[in-house]
Amino acid sequence: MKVIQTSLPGALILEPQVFGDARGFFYESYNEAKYQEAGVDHRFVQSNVSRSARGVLRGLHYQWPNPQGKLVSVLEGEVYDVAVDIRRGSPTFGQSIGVMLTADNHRHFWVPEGFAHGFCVLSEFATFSYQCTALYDPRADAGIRWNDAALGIDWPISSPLLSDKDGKTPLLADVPAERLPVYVA
Ligand SMILES: Cc1cn([C@H]2C[C@H](O)[C@@H](COP(=O)(O)OP(=O)(O)O[C@H]3O[C@@H](C)C(=O)[C@@H](O)[C@H]3O)O2)c(=O)[nH]c1=O
Repeated sequence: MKVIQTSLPGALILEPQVFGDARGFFYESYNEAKYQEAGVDHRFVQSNVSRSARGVLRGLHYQWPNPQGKLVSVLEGEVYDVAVDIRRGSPTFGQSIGVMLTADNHRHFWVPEGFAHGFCVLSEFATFSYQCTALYDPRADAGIRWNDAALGIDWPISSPLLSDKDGKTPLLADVPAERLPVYVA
């Protein structure tokens, strides 16, 4: 497995070894020992799958309290995936990274606890798979505006299809501090 550090300490891109043969391919989508060695030393308690059409954008989402670290990948299609550090007190607060995740590059992206996360779909459809370190808690479910100018995210689409919820999310600057995750050094 190749481990690629990003500009945001803690957020990682992981490329599994892919074994191809006449039948197709095989790869380990998660291996506890290898992920621990890479620095992702967490227990995953929930797995989710979503499928979306071209132009859909889901995000930017986070949970507070009960933050979720997310190990995300794409099983069908192509997405542009984004993680934003919204941990109050973090040296990289407000900074984001974007990663292309596709069914062909098999990349996994580790989005640490306390980051907001979202993606947009660039293929006809995309099937998105992720494991979480905390259970979904609808009372703690929260979001920030996908196109908040202060975040400077260079989304590859301009007029996405959003959920009603994602059409009403606040700018990061308008979220009261106590409703943002806390940075733990
Ligand atoms: C996220 C989630 C949703 N749901 C339900 C609530 C709702 O009725 C329906 C759809 O929920 P949402 O609109 O929040 O789904 P979605 O917009 O796909 O939310 C997801 O977006 C990506 C970007 C993430 O990072 C995820 O953590 C999650 O927030 O599914 C669950 O039952 N469990 C879950 O873990």
